[in-house]
Amino acid sequence: MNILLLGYGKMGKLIGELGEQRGHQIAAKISIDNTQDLDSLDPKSIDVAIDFSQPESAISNIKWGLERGIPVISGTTGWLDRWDEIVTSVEENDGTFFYASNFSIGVNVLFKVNQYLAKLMNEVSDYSVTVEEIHHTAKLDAPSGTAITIAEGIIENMGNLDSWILKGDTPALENQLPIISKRIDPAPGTHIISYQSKVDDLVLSHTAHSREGFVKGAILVAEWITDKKGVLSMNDFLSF
Ligand SMILES: NC(=O)C1=CN([C@@H]2O[C@H](COP(=O)(O)OP(=O)(O)OC[C@H]3O[C@@H](n4cnc5c(N)ncnc54)[C@H](OP(=O)(O)O)[C@@H]3O)[C@@H](O)[C@H]2O)C=CC1
Ligand SMILES: O=C(O)C1=N[C@H](C(=O)O)C[C@H](O)C1
Repeated sequence: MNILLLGYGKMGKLIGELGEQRGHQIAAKISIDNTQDLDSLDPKSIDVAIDFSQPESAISNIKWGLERGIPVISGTTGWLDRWDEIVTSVEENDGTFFYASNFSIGVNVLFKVNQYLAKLMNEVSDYSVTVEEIHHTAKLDAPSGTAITIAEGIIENMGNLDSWILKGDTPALENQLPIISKRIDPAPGTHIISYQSKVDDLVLSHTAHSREGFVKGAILVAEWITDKKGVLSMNDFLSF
């Protein structure tokens, strides 16, 4: 496969390395310094574009691919307030778009267990719930995209919560789920869901030991997606 890397930072570089190890070619490596190189590419020669860039650049990267008939996979976080624009672009271009806030298989299992646990905890009283995420200090967005997905999985299953709040100076209201964001090097990504009562704590967590799980997940999705259409997610890929 011929892969276009939109974003060539920590993730883009590792995806390029693993992609080549698996016999794929890298059509181009686009970072903030060489976005103009996109103009010289022949879209027909690109099988898939993988976007791990930055919140401000993800939208234009994704649209660039969709408008040229290239399937686009994005793992960039922090831009989902503009999700509808991308869905419209997929529809207008009869395109293919895959998004995951986290490409690690382990985290996607955690997402499912998190939803089930929230459903059970909704039936019992006296527990308060918090989500904590720990990442390296170069991370631009907070809370992490993964923490937001976890929070949404809790909120949709717990009757007493209707939104999340990034824990800071403003205390959480009763209907708000607090998310604690910590930035500590070199943490590749830790997510902790804690239910606490006076008598006990119930904790669910996932710790990435490196970026390998995210990278492998993104490459496997790239190999899977070429004959698919529409807006797709890890639920489609894993058949969950
Ligand atoms: N879904 C998942 O599983 C995961 C998601 N992520 C997310 O992926 C994103 C990237 O993470 P990471 O690689 O660690 O970040 P980095 O900061 O290491 O890399 C981001 C890259 O994007 C480039 N970039 C900036 N603007 C543009 C643009 N207009 N077009 C193309 N590229 C651009 C930067 O270029 P330059 O180097 O020139 O500044 C840089 O190379 C983040 O949003 C992060 O949260 C990360 C890990 C896993
Ligand atoms: O920026 C990162 O590094 C990561 N970002 C994703 C997120 O925001 O959830 C996924 C992973 O945790 C690493």
